[in-house]
Amino acid sequence: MDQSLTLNPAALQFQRLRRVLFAILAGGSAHTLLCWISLQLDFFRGGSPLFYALFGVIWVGHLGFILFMLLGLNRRLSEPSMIMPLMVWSTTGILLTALVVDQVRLCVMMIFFAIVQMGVLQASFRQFAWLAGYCVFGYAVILGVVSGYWPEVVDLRGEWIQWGLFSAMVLAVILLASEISTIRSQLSRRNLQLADIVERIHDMAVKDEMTGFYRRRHAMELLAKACGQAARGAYQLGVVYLDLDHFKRINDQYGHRVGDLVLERFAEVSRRHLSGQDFAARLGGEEFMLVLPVSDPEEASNLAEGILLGMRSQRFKEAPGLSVTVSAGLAMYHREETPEQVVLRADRALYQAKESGRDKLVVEQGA
Ligand SMILES: Nc1nc2c(ncn2[C@@H]2O[C@H](COP(=O)(O)OP(=O)(O)OP(=O)(O)O)[C@@H](O)[C@H]2O)c(=O)[nH]1
Repeated sequence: MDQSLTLNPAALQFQRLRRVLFAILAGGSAHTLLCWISLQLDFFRGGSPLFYALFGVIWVGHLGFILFMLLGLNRRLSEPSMIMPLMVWSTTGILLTALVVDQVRLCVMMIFFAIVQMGVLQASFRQFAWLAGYCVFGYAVILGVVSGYWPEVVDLRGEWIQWGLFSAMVLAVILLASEISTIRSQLSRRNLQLADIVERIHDMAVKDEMTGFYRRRHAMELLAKACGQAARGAYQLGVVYLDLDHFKRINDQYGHRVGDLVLERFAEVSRRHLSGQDFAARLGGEEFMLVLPVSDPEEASNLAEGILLGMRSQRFKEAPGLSVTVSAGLAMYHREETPEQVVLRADRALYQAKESGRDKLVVEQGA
């Protein structure tokens, strides 16, 4: 799975930094070592002064990339992995040294394949093609410069044959790299689709389709967590049990379709009153539960009253004469009770609301 889909931003940044560090330390060191050996063998035209000046510049550039990432400045870029600038910079580094190591020029240019491998999981075909063109063209320019300024040190025919072979290998490697890159993009797309499907399946498992509220089982799990928080003193917890009044009569009189519309409208009205950590659940046909982390019982009863009031004023164009009321029972969670017990107390309060004429909220007093 494309890890950028699953990692948090800090972990993703750490992973990018690790990749760049590895590429620079491994690739940069191999390049430096190869040229240092050339220097020892007297293959490095310009000798030690040029070697130290050139690698000083190259390593300042490398460390600049690392510092840029350590400071997190790459996050502001459209491509935070900075793979293309890094590959262009590294290619420039080998082109510069290829200018001064006549006997091992091809060896130095071969480092380009390690550079390409660095971007194989990230760069596109267009980027690879651009980089390959830059490298092959740069190599040709170097041969032109060397044969112009130091004709005595080059076997021109041999150098161009090597250049031709190198170019053919670059073409093959670039095609392969872009193929891998295409497969990676397809995998990323599939993973996105898969993540979307998993999310939808999860939603279907825990949420009621009609109202979008949680189903009973998941709601009870969330309630248990909320009770734990309330027991630790994070907040007071109000549990409201609600039931639409005479819902059977609505179905009988206006039909099930209107009954469904009433349920949807109830969800809509409730949602307007819920905020923050509040959540709602559909426990059964026309039975609902609200779980309300609040600072005092009054806040919970005001919220429930608001929903009752909101439902009372609803009108339905599909059933012009219809007026819907809701009964509710509120119980505040006590530290020593279980989630089931507080729900039971809210249910008892609801029963009292029904018994005493409906369309009202009854607040359950005491445990
Ligand atoms: N339209 C519709 N009706 C449903 C749905 N789920 C349950 N019902 C109906 O809801 C009605 C519930 O009726 P009762 O439990 O008798 O309650 P009531 O008529 O609301 O009476 P009180 O609760 O005492 O006010 C039943 O007729 C169920 O068929 C649903 O998803 N859509």
